[in-house]
Amino acid sequence: MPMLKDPSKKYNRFTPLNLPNRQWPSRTIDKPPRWLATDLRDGNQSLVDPMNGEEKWRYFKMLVELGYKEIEVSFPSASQTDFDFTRRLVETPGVVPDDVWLQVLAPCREDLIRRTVDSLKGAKKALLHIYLATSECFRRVVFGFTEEETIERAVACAKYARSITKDDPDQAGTEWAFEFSPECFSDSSPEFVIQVCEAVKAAWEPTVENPIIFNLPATVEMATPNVYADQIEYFCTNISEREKICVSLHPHNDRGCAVAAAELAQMAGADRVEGCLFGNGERTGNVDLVTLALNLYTQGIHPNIDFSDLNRVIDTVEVCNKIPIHPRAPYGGSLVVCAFSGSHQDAIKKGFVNREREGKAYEDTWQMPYLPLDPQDIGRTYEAIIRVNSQSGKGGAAWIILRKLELDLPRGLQIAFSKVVQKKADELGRELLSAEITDLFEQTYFLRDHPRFNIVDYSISVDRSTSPVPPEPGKTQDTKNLGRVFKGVVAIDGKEYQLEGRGNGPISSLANALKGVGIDLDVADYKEHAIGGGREVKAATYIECTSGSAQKVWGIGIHEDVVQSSLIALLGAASNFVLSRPGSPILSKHAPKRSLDQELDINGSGMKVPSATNGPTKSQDEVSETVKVLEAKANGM
Ligand SMILES: CC(=O)SCCNC(=O)CCNC(=O)[C@H](O)C(C)(C)COP(=O)(O)OP(=O)(O)OC[C@H]1O[C@@H](n2cnc3c(N)ncnc32)[C@H](O)[C@@H]1OP(=O)(O)O
Ligand SMILES: CC(C)C(=O)C(=O)O
Ligand SMILES: [Mg+2]
Repeated sequence: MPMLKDPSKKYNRFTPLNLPNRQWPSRTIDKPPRWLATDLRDGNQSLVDPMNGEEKWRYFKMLVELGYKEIEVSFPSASQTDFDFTRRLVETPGVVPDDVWLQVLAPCREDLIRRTVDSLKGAKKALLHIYLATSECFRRVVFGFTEEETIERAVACAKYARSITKDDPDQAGTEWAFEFSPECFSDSSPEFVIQVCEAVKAAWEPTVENPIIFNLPATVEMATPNVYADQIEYFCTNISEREKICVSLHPHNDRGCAVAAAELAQMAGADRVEGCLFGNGERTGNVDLVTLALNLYTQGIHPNIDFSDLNRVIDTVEVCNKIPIHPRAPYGGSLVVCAFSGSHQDAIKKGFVNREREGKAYEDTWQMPYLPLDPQDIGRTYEAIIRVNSQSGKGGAAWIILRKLELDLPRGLQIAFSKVVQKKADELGRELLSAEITDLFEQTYFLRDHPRFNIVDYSISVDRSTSPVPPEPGKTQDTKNLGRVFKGVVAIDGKEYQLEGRGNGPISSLANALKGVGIDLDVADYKEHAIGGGREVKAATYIECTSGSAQKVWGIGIHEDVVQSSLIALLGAASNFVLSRPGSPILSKHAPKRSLDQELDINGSGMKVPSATNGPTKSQDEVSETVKVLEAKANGM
């Protein structure tokens, strides 16, 4: 096994800034920054296969639709593709809205700046961005520059840029803005960065109306985010003419803290953030603009970017970048608004039920266990939230049944059905799709397949024999408290039988009718609710029955008529009662359905045999009794 080597000599610790009077820790973010989307430049330069013109075109249009007003569209001196794409944007009427700035990047080299400016000729709003590294490492290793030489180069390029843009009469039709990035800002001496930026500012001569942008990149993220915030606060408080400056952030994500760095640095005084959607960009990426925007949104601050159809954004980003969005990416990942685990599902389900009970509307305060954002706000459906596998409890499957079938299962039925779901998920060793769960439910409770016991025809009448006193002559009898008589035809495994029973109400009279044929069930739990509304309204009835053996079974009835729905539920319970005995082909959709006689004829000999381990079960006895009674009736005995 290789051992991780001692890093103490090889790697230097970052040096935190001594900023005893720092203000940012007690500030909050209360407005969105100016956003700059650099997907088409920093994002694009990091791709295995950079975008072609068509892909850039599609991406650009999406950024505009989302609401970005500053878009870094290219590095025009790098390739003909980038140059041509920039020209196409400038030359195609209507594609760049009047309030959108086209930003382009060039290094501090006059020939490349010239080409870059040429690419934007005729643009309405053009933002020229140049960069030069200020860190000791880059000056020494890459350029061989002293500090003075760095300042000289930066100033020369700013002056040159000025001469061919805002000072050039030929460019009068274009509103020019200017951005300078001291590359590797976060690894540079803060005092030196101020020196360079003061010199560049003097060369460009910004105004309050048209400020210069100083973009302060963590080109490589090398320290904790608080250090970046300190560096930004230092810059903001030490640069002169702050009102003529827009302080911009450009965090990379090498240590995985780019979002935190961007947020703390806004608290430290920055005005603008550069990044890419879903954090694409060099190495571990630029700061993720989706996360930053939706972090604001979940604090009640509109980011001025519209992510209400995030799936569409994901589609475009994935196609153009040719990189999938990670399933756990904040907000956008396919799994981030899903809960598989039982206790999470339970809490979310309760959260939604509470919300409904309290009559909360879509726009009312959001407070939901485990869900910081209402999935609907980014175009996700509630169905996607709860997904069921072997880690799930009763709440998950119940939620899916509620959303898909509008059935609000009683707690006992949730527990019973959850066992069925658990077994199936364990058997398959994978997630059950919501369609599979509803199928399983419909099979288990005979909502699509016919139950063993089926009502064909029936009447419920008042049982006048239960009246303690006969009605007074000439007066109508109050039948409210009298018993009921069930008379009807019940098909058992397709064969029709006449049944009759008496009881306190329709359910108990049918239960007694069933008792007459050997099915002895007591109703232990009953719940009903309406499904739908208006003329389409139906009743859903849930009945839990016990038998003398304490075996519990559920039946469900759905019908326009509430009485019939409860009778169907009771017969469903009777069917499950028969099926639930050991050895029955319970829940197996494709298993051949056996007749009641076959239920008894387990060994095919025509003789009832006791179960090998438990002896004869109550249900076997009762089925036996049922068949005896039915056969006697059929034989006219
Ligand atoms: C942190 C960032 O994201 S910075 C942006 C990086 N993006 C890109 O580089 C994408 C586009 N780049 C390119 O197409 C090319 O690198 C070009 C056109 C800029 C330059 O190409 P080439 O002239 O062939 O140079 P090459 O790429 O080999 O090396 C870079 C050169 O630029 C120099 N350079 C690097 N940064 C800068 C800068 N900010 N200003 C001026 N020169 C710079 C290097 O020192 C090196 O110079 P050298 O050739 O004298 O040693
Ligand atoms: C060009 C600059 C702004 C850059 O991309 C970086 O430093 O990361
Ligand atoms: Mg960058």
